[in-house]
Amino acid sequence: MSSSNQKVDGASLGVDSGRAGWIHIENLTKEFDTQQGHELVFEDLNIDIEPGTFVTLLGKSGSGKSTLLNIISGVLEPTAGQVRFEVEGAPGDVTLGHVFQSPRLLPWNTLIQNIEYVHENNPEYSRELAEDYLDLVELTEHYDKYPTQISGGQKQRVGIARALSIDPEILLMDEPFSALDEITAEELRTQLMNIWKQLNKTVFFVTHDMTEAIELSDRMLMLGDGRIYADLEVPLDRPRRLDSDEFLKFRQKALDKFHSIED
Ligand SMILES: Nc1ncnc2c1ncn2[C@@H]1O[C@H](COP(=O)(O)OP(=O)(O)OP(=O)(O)O)[C@@H](O)[C@H]1O
Repeated sequence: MSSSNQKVDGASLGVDSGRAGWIHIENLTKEFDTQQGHELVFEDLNIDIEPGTFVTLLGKSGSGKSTLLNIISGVLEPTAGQVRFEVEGAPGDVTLGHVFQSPRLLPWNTLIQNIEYVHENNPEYSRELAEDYLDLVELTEHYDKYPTQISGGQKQRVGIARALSIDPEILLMDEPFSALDEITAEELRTQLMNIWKQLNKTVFFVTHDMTEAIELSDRMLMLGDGRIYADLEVPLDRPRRLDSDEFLKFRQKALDKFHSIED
């Protein structure tokens, strides 16, 4: 897979508004009621995420990353506080795109049909628009294949294309590359960076992989002990070389921070 894409850029994607969204997390608290009583996951989180930024959320297992993502996406209700969105540049409702760990493609549909499926209530949606998004993730040769005929990395690219095809101002990504082998995951990270540079999107990306977080993000949030205990800007130019001195030095600093709270 090459890392550049000449055929489609943000400006030529017919449905792409070029707008990004704010995420305002305000006084957010979540507790679950369990048989053992109330379990507090986090308390009074306050985070503002600027339009067009790439933010990663890190935390140890059980720290509440999925819970926070699920509240942002509206799947879970908070116990207190709220998440507000704002669209940059023009008023209107925000659209959220989701990329999951597993792309959840419909096996009886071709790749094009998997994109068209999410637009079935829009009579103006055309095959050409769906093709644009498969072109964006470099699946031009594979429009009419079925999910069983493509690799795991290609399936996840369809998942990304499908999420982008609804023209979201905010893209929520839940460990999207963690089930892939490292070489494929690295290809997809490079491709995601290229797409993110072409399209103006706010990305909120959950990962447990520090190297991935530093490679991709502008800002890293670390969740643990019921709070955001670290909020680090990544001070590295892009593209980032994982073996550069600056990268390795910053990684060590971030790892020290990551391990600075008790389990
Ligand atoms: N529906 C639920 N009912 C009760 N407790 C829950 C529920 N969902 C999550 N929890 C608890 O909330 C805490 C945070 O879970 P969450 O899945 O958000 O963590 P995580 O950081 O995403 O973990 P991982 O990295 O392992 O996926 C855990 O202690 C978990 O047991």
